[in-house]
Amino acid sequence: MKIAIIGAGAVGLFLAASCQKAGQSVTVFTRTEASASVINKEGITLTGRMSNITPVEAKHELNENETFDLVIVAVKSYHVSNVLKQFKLLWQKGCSWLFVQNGMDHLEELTAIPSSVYLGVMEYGLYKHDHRAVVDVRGIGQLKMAVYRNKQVSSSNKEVETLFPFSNLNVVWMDGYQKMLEDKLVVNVCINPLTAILQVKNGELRTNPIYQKEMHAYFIEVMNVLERGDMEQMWEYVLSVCLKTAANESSMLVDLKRGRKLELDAIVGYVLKRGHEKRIGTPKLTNAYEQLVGSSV
Ligand SMILES: NC(=O)C1=CN([C@@H]2O[C@H](COP(=O)(O)OP(=O)(O)OC[C@H]3O[C@@H](n4cnc5c(N)ncnc54)[C@H](OP(=O)(O)O)[C@@H]3O)[C@@H](O)[C@H]2O)C=CC1
Ligand SMILES: CC(C)(CO)C(=O)C(=O)O
Repeated sequence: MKIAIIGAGAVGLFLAASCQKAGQSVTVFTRTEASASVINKEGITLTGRMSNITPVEAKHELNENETFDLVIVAVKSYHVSNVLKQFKLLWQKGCSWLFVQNGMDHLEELTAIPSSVYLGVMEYGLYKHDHRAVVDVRGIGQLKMAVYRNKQVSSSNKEVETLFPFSNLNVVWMDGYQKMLEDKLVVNVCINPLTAILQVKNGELRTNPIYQKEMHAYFIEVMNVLERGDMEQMWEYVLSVCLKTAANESSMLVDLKRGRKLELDAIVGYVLKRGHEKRIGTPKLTNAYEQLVGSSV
């Protein structure tokens, strides 16, 4: 199976190494020539909870005649729109697409793709070292997957599963994408902005009672806006992700430290917008948004 992975960040490199190790033919598309050359020279190194070096092909540009069975888009949500334009050549070639972004903002962009589209949520804690193709696997959770739109003859999950070479990851197929993404949104609203504001690892939100109380206040607001009743179950879920990714710095904290744009609109901004439409107050999240928006480039 030929797989294109767009984005050589923490998630893209991790998935590229995992697919290549599972015996697939992987090409990683990078934003710069320099990143492609590092991967071609050094391969992808996983450290921490997984440890291996995998040779993977990387390119900076798509060749007109190339085609793939599966295209995995592993860029930040605010880059999805650009990537879709840049890789439009692949739209009509019948490739299946998998998007693994946090947040809910990118969904509208996906309606234009004429072939099958799948969504994934990563509950792994992954940290990419700057300027190197090295990813520290700091937390192992699940990779949840769901069908967004299926153009295959059958949409049975069993058949769809065979499309994805992730036998070495903990993949769980979900019945619907909406709840899957919303559940992850709750997790990211609780973990990402607070770890960025406090500059702490995910695990500290669980072990420090003062931080946990603050996180619970964020949790109540997002659950109210999403009109979710499964409070106990979801709070357990949030705490379980804090535990599984305890040693990780959230992607928002990493971006903040590196002076990169934060995925603030896709995560907190989305909840503020829904809250505003429904006239449901979100004072804590509004305050978090305002604190962080100033630090976002
Ligand atoms: N890291 C984690 O632990 C987790 C992350 N996620 C989510 O996964 C998604 C990806 O996150 P993550 O891997 O951490 O992000 P990173 O910022 O580490 O990686 C994104 C990569 O995409 C590249 N990119 C941007 N635009 C293009 C383009 N047009 N063509 C090719 N490459 C491009 C960037 O290049 P450049 O660096 O050159 O700008 C960067 O290397 C996010 O939505 C995140 O929220 C979900 C769960 C866990
Ligand atoms: C799962 C978690 C919270 C891991 O840090 C994440 O999604 C992120 O950092 O964006």
